[in-house]
Amino acid sequence: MITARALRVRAGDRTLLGGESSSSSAGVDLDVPTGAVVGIVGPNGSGKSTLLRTLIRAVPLASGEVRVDGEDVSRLRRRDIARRVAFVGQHSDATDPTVTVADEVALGLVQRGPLGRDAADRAVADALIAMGVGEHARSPLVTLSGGERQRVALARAAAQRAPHALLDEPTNHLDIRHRLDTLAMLRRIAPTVVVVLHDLELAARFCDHIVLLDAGAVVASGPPDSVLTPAVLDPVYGVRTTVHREGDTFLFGFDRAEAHLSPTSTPPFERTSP
Ligand SMILES: Nc1ncnc2c1ncn2[C@@H]1O[C@H](COP(=O)(O)OP(=O)(O)OP(=O)(O)O)[C@@H](O)[C@H]1O
Repeated sequence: MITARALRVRAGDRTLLGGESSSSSAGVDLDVPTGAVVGIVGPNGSGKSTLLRTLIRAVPLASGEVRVDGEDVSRLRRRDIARRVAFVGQHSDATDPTVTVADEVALGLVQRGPLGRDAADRAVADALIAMGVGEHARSPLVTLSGGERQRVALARAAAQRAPHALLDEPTNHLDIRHRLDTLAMLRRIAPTVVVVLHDLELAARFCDHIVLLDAGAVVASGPPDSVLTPAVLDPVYGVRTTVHREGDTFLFGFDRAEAHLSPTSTPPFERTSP
């Protein structure tokens, strides 16, 4: 279980998390129950990555507290945080041509303490196969495509066998089938998952609970059908949303709100410089 209370992050005189308005002055709260998949959604720059990174103390807090299974992360050593929480960020910075895919995934085993050679090899192979990149085990990581590298990063997190995983846009580089496969396998990465997603249909389908951020504040939090509604989404994204539901599947339609308000206005990206 992860709990965050009254989180506030600042950079200079700007509040990145915790909101500027008096209604959000208490900061950001987050509750991630054991066994849940919690999705964090919101527009670009709303603070999703910042929130995720505060949970592993990768971003300094101006105020507030994060606990993982009751332990205050500000009092844990880095190694102890990594034993409890696997983290997959947005960017892969692999540049060393001698590092193979298997080497990369084996880094996830470091947190687990000593394993015998056979057990370590099997753990790496299992994690790669689970993420659908088993055939690349001996390839240099730098030769893989963006989507393949993304799945290797998830395999490394799975190999870590931490009780919690934090995943920042894990479907970013993936084609639609791999998006579906990856999200269906979230619980094989860790029993409890916090995942940043832009795709609201996938968030609705795969998350038990959704947290919607806007300008560094939580504007809605709850089950998908209570958060992913036109009344909640439209003011946050500046669009007109339609939601059609078929069983567990949500289908969204979006239209730019301004287009309805001012049909003759030109979108900014179509304007030409004088
Ligand atoms: N170290 C920093 N110093 C100053 N500003 C920062 C810093 N890190 C993030 N920001 C700003 O904080 C805001 C939130 O950034 P963050 O990356 O959390 O947003 P996000 O919701 O994950 O965005 P995206 O959907 O584009 O990935 C952005 O405006 C960003 O420019």
